[in-house]
Amino acid sequence: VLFTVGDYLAERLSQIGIRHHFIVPGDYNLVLLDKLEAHPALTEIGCTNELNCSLAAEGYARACGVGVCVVTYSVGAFSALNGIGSAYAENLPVILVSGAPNTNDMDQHLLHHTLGDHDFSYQFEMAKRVTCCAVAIRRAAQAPELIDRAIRTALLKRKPAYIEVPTNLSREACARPGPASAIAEPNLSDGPALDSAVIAASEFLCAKQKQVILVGPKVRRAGAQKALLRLAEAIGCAVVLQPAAKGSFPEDHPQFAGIFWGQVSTLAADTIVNWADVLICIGTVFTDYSTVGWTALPNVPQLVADIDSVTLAHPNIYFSRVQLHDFLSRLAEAASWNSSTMTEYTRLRPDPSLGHASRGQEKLTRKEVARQTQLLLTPETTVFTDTGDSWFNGIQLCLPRGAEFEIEMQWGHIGWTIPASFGYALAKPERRTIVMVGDGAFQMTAQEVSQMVRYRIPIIILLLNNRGYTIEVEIHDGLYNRIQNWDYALLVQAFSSKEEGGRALGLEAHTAEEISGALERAMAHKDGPTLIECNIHPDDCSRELITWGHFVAAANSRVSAKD
Ligand SMILES: C/C(NCc1cnc(C)nc1N)=C(/S)[C@H](O)COP(=O)(O)OP(=O)(O)O
Ligand SMILES: [Mg+2]
Repeated sequence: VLFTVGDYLAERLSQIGIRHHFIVPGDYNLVLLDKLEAHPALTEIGCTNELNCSLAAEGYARACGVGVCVVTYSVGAFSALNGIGSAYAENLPVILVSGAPNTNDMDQHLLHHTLGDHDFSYQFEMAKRVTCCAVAIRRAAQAPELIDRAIRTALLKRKPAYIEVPTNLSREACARPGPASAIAEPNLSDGPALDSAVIAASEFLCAKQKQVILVGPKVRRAGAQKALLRLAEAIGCAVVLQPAAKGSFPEDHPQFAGIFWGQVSTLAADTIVNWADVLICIGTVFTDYSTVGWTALPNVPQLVADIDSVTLAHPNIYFSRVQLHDFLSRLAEAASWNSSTMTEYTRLRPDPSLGHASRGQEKLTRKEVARQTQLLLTPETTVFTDTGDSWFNGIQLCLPRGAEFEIEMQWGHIGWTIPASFGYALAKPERRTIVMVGDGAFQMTAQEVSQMVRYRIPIIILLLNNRGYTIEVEIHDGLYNRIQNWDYALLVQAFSSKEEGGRALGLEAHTAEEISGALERAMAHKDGPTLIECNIHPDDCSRELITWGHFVAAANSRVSAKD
């Protein structure tokens, strides 16, 4: 049997651990889809549109390190580029594969699914801008080198890559691939750089009295959670997390000192950060959102350990090609014990208020939803929180050891949780995935609930219906923040069809009693998704959101420097 370009791509994807590929078919990619489907290790997962397809691949990459979405030219790829933007912003290697016109038509004919002229280079140019490597195959013979280059670069940089496959090349003969190590081997630390970074860092820290570790979202991307734990336990200091890093350090650990988010921090994390005389920043990202409109930019000397570099404050030195995992492990051996910030934190740690239960018939509140969600959490739970007040509700949850937490704070595409949790849950079926999403966000990507029905994925969707774009209301209100209200429970039931079987459970909750009953039914519903519409008052939002929204709006409206 002929080994083809499509077979080469299928084999390489399976070699890097892909077991599901997310697709939307189109006449430019059908033969390629045949080749991928023919591979014994790959299962094709159809999506309802290419935005959801790319976001599902992004969620899949959170679960197993890499994801792939396969779409048709232009009409498909343009929507998928939004999910690729998320993968780029969130440091996730997602491979975007797009079918393309027949090479015999290029510069010759006018074709469908193009801009209507003879120039077919625009998509490749666009893809180059939002990936770390973009390749367009024009001859079968060059396919192995181009496919390997795109996949290897994506894995090394933890950024998305683009592979364009003209419709006539998928079936053309191609060499077979060599061993997987050629594209999957991680890059190593430079020996001398690692040694001197560890020596300089431990000397720098020895001169400090009050050390705090601040964990950022890139720790997880670098697979350095275990090394982080070793370093934290070698020093004995307080450990605080940025909001987008929630879940990267166990919250039942005695050294966990809360989520550091300026004045909307949890558990007085900001107090111990303000008390420190050095911040050990590990995989941190400081943006307007994570610094509450720049009001919470730390101003103590920092030791910054990034995915593959270390920067010291005094003396001001930058060490490149030092892998985070290696650096943290080696620093854990060299660092000396200094638990002064933990001693101080124990004095000022607030008692975690479990919050009082509402009485049964009381109107449902955001706090009651959060309180009852907390009761559901187990070591097997993964919580997805969407952009909106759900961020603030999610950040307040106390994660039991083993529970995971996914958030998309850098890209912030509302509705991301629906396709992303679908992709994630396919890769981790043994976990129970719970989504916290707002009504506005849900309206962006609601169709993907039908794929949760189709593939029998028991995701629990807590839809906080506060009648509109409340985050935007708090940042800057106007008529544009109002949306059409849907009958959300009824909508998801429409995704089930009589003949195919499988069904989504759609429930409404207006009181504390109704949501507790709905959650019980949701936990028991195992062969499909459950959506619970939690009706809360339009002004029932967290005080953290109001504070945060106020300062982000102020940052957005700064007059231009030259005025
Ligand atoms: C419209 C927008 N952001 C702008 C925006 C617009 N379009 C996309 C794709 N992503 C975005 N973040 C945001 S945060 C809404 O308040 C979300 O509303 P909802 O899901 O209902 O949540 P809250 O009510 O808790 O805010
Ligand atoms: Mg809302």
